[in-house]
Amino acid sequence: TTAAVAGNPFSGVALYANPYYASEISTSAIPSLTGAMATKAAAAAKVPTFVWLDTASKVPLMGTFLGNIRAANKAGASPPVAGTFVVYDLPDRDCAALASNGEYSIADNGVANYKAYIDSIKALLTTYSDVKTILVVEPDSLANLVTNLNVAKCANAEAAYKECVTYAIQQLNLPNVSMYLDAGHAGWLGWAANIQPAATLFANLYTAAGSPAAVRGLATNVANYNAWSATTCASYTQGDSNCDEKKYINALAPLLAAAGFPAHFITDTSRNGVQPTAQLAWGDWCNVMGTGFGVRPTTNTGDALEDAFVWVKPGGECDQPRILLTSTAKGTSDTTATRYDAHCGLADALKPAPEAGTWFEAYFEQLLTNANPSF
Ligand SMILES: O=[N+]([O-])c1ccc(O[C@@H]2O[C@H](CO)[C@@H](O[C@@H]3O[C@H](CO)[C@@H](O[C@@H]4O[C@H](CO)[C@@H](O)[C@H](O)[C@H]4O)[C@H](O)[C@H]3O)[C@H](O)[C@H]2O)cc1
Ligand SMILES: [Mg+2]
Repeated sequence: TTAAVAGNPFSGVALYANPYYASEISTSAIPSLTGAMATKAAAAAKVPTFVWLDTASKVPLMGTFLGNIRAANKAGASPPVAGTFVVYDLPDRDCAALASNGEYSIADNGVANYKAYIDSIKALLTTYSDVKTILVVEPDSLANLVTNLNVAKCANAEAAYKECVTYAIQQLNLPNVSMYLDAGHAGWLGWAANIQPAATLFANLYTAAGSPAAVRGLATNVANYNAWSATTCASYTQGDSNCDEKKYINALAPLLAAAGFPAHFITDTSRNGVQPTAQLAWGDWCNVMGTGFGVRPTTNTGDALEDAFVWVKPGGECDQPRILLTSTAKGTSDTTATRYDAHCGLADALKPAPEAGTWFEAYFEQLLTNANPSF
């Protein structure tokens, strides 16, 4: 075990293994696997992954899990167990993607609905004030405000995103909570043209919100595939000296500090086990072929800025939020689907991909087969 590092919320805790993800594996994967693959799948089910609160209807599940964690800790779990969740329900969510993916829309009372969603999360975190909880806040949201204000949906969502994220970090600023704002990844905000605007956006939002003590820093590479530390920069990173997540956070941290945001970081390693990836372009983000599970969650990062490597994206879930939609949404590779996202039909995307909200078994098996370290 590593010595407790002051302020690192991952020090001295064990992370909760998400039963929702484990049940997906036991019901959707293991029955179709035998021998070594079945054994590997069972092992993957035990790896702690973040629980995505991608609809308000998932919030009660957070209560169940916080109750489980309290019980484990009262039964003497040592080190004590901490919960890990993703806050992910902005109105007009994922604004640069080709299909709207959230349940809330700005035009339809979305900001008020979002605030009620945050209030319901706050109520649980207050009830379970004895349970340490780590939150990733709104994947893709602020990153889209850095690079995609040219997309009408993002421009129209800018004020709402800032209001909602500010509300979230102020309301969830609780003594048992640590928050990491999503900061895209090296291939998104690491570019010379993007990194200072990104630092300015994050720092301004953080300080304007009153520099909430519970905001520990930023989360990177969520639902993406980048190396933490590449031996050589992959060809597809050409032009971006920050070609991996270690370079990205070490370039970003001083810019944030200079603007009043002393940030630490976590990085999603759930799907970065194979380097370089088979991406044909660095911007290809949907169900990329050839990827594998990466380094298991740990605080042994070798970098004082990096609190932990974590599995935020539960590998095997198709690349779009898990919400019930009347029509198929991005993630499906069915070009006839009413809301098909071209990124999921690219040559480097595994096809046929299922529709929104379903388990992608072939993808899970790909990750399992290519896992590095192997199961
Ligand atoms: O050399 N140059 O001169 C030069 C000039 C300009 C350049 O432009 C940069 O090019 C980058 C691509 O290389 C772009 O990065 C991509 O941006 C997309 C959103 O627009 C992201 O997509 C999201 O991905 C999420 C998961 O990560 C999904 O959950 C989410 O649904 C999905 O929407 C991609 O990851 C991310 O890789 C930058 O914006 C862009 O500024 C680059 C070089
Ligand atoms: Mg996404």
